[in-house]
Amino acid sequence: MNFDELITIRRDLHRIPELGFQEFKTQQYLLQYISSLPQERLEVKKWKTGIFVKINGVNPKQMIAYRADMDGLPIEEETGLDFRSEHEGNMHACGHDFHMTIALGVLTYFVHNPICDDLLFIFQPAEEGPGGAEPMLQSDIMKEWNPDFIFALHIAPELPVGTIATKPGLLFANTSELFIDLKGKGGHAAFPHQTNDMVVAASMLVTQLQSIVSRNIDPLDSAVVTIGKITSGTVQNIIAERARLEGTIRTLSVQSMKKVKERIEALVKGIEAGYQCEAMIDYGAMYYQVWNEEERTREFMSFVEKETNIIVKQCTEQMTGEDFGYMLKEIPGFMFWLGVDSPFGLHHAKLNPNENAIKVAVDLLCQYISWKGN
Ligand SMILES: CC(=O)N[C@@H](CCC[C@H](N)C(=O)O)C(=O)O
Repeated sequence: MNFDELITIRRDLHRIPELGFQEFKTQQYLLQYISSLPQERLEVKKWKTGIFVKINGVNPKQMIAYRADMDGLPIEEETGLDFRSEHEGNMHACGHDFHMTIALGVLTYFVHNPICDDLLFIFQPAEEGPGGAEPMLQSDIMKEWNPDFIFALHIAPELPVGTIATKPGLLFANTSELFIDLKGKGGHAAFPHQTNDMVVAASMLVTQLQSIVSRNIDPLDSAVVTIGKITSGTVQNIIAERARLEGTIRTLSVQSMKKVKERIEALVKGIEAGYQCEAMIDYGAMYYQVWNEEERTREFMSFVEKETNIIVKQCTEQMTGEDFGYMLKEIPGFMFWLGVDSPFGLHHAKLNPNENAIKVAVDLLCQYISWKGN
């Protein structure tokens, strides 16, 4: 497979971003490509909108798994690229088009150059939510194939092409989504005393939530409470009966997640009492931290340093979340950042990763897997 073909694939995938568990076109596209490869060593199984692809090794002693996530985000793309999203309101703004393309490039290489060990490629839906890794891990297919070792990458816009970064131990935070619905009493804007205004209650709650990290969490144990979306009201002269806050919680430790949630619940109770309203909290999808197994991570970092021209950096942990953490909880392995050099970061409408990073990643992974699996 040549690099131009991979670029075409990446652009095709970039045009059709789909949200979690709706990756129908994406799945179809991947299946079509995989069916064009020589089939002798391949076993392909669909799982919801995801796919498992096994390449049978020549003399297997273990199974090495590689995971790529598939879903896009509900963001209106603003890159102005020729191959920008054709799905209005959705965009591959977290690099999953890169992740899938790289997986296809590596898969293609090993179909033509089989190694001793079995390889398992996992195309996983719904990483951005509600989370595909945990149910995929519990699937009969995963239980049957039961890989011995697993790894994955994530694009890093802030790193130059030709650079990767990772670390042994904690890499990504524990996360929980957060949805809070408030219900008060609406009415005419001119008669506020006859209402319980949920715009005011929601605004107060957003402000109070900011005190959790600054006042309830040990400063040496980081946490984040972000409200990314507020919806409320209908027109400018009606007092809103309802408001909805949508956000996310991130913590480095499992204990702090519990603490943050206790504080949110206490503050929400206070808002209910103070603004005479009803509140409902829903924590949505929760992701377990990404914990890189120490030995394999160090071995990988030293392999990259000694055997390739790629610069490998030891990074610090980040407050990003990844449901790949569930896979790493059960199967030893690691995740690393791949430099893609974009001035706009992850989840930005102008994210435009440098496509040269695809070749860097495919070459690296082919080299590393050949070394591990022979
Ligand atoms: C790498 C990355 O950006 N991952 C997402 C995962 C989102 C998890 C969930 N939907 C949440 O918002 O908590 C991230 O936002 O870190």
